[in-house]
Amino acid sequence: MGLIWKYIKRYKKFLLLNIVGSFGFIFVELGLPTMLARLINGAIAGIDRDLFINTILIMLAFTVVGFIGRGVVSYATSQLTTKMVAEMRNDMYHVIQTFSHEEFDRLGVSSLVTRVTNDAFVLMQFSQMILRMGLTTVLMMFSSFYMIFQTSKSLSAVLIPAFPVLLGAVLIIGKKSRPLSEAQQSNLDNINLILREALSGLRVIRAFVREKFQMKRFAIVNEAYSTVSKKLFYLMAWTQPVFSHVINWIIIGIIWFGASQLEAGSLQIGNLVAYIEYSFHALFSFLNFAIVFMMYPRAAVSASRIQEVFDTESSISPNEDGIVETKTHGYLRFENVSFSYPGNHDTPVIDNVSFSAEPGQTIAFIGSTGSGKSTLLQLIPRFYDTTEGRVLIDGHDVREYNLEALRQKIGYIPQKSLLFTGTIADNLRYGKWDASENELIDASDISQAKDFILKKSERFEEVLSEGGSNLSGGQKQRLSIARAVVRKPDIYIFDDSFSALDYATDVRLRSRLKQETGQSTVIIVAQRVSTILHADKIIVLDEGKKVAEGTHEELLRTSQIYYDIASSQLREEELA
Ligand SMILES: Nc1ncnc2c1ncn2[C@@H]1O[C@H](COP(=O)(O)OP(=O)(O)OP(=O)(O)O)[C@@H](O)[C@H]1O
Repeated sequence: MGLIWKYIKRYKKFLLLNIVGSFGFIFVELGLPTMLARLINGAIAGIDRDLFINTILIMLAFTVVGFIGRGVVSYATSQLTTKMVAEMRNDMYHVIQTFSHEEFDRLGVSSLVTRVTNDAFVLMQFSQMILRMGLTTVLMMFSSFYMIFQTSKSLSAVLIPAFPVLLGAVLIIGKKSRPLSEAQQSNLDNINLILREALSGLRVIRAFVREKFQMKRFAIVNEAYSTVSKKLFYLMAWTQPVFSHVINWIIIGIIWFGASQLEAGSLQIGNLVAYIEYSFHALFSFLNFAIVFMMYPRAAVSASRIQEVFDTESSISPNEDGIVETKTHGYLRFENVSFSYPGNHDTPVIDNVSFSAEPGQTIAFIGSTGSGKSTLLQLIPRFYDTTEGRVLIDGHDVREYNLEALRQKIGYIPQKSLLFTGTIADNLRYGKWDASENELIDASDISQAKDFILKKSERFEEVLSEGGSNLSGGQKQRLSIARAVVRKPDIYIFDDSFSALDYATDVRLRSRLKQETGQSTVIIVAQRVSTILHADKIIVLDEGKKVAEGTHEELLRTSQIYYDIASSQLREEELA
């Protein structure tokens, strides 16, 4: 619960308000029975009119103070818990943003979503319970015990033995509910995972008529969640009636023994009434304490899942004090680079690759699918770090750079175009947040996106739906190219980013890009040989190894793999 306390203590003002309100409330709740006893023993029994009116007035004042105390507790609690969870979510978002792909692979995107949404919500509910009931409950319990002993020690012999029994029951329930809570949260992760997959892959599911299969997958994880939840809720649901039942038995016992003491004249009727009130308070405070205690394992599970996010250090350090400025711009070198994905150290995906590129040059990578082309590109902006060897930009190892400054040098166009909810202009400004309208027009003109943007009714202010789903594949690709162009980076990385374009657009776009990227370094991965034909250098990858390097003409003569790829795509005369 250190996590909750860490956040709660940031709001000392509201915490103090909560404590003051709780004290006020307790004072009133226990003051009222005392006044009641005075009323019954003195005012009603002795028909003392003045005492009667005074006591009634004091009781009214107590009621008002109690009402204000409750109000203050509720206000402070709502303020504190909502602010605390909002801040916790922001902090988690901030930490998650620093994760490298390795941490995303390990924790899982769906699980991260559940942690930020549901787990944080569980902590908010639990903190509300603690702040609303926790303090008042403990204060009430101790104060009630004090009043109980003050009023009648002999009657307490009936009450006290019940507490160890109740406490034992609470501990057993708490122990049983922890594994159920853990299973419940991990089943919720699974629901999220299946749902995300099903919704994002809706078209494929429909095209292959796999709705029933997906429905079954969903039903299985949903059933697993509800089975565990049922067990947990049964456990919780039985607690309250059983406790209330035990409490009623105790009260009946108190009345039984109290009546005989009344008869013997050793107890006054008003004191017996107050005693029963105090006992109710003590027992129900204990019941509330039990409820908070039983919620604890669930909250502890959520807290540990959130804490795991905070404790996860990104394997890619942001290196805030790293290099920001360089003398040159766009020099790229791979020195004996090898890379294996985390957990797969025996099988390098990139195996001892070296090459260099200079400003103004276009370097292209080609190779069969799975040969490691995209992986190699991801080492440049440090989505992953090399396992062996170095990647150098402008003479410095990429790990020496301030991560933000390093990525500012790069315009990355991913294989799968990714756009965000918002306008076209918003999306382009991901490349350069303060880009002027003219810069956006220029970039979209170069990337051959201007024409279709201008045909939209709102032009650059046209709103894109989630993932840009209201655009065609080629339009999305052109926008993601424009987003990189607007940045005017030192190094462009095109990861098979022309695949969705028709031949004519591809040619126009590359010719405009050639003018634009004049002094930048361009790294291209392409499946189409025609896209990389004029590259200054083409590197052929095979199973992560560099097997050939040269111009198109040179490779046609020296590399069988390249010749095979080229001959499957080009006409005879182009191969000559
Ligand atoms: N996140 C990952 N974790 C583990 N292995 C991965 C991961 N991403 C890719 N791989 C593996 O690395 C190898 C190279 O993949 P990569 O995507 O770099 O190939 P590629 O040459 O770009 O292929 P394509 O032309 O099909 O895009 C493949 O065997 C792939 O299964």
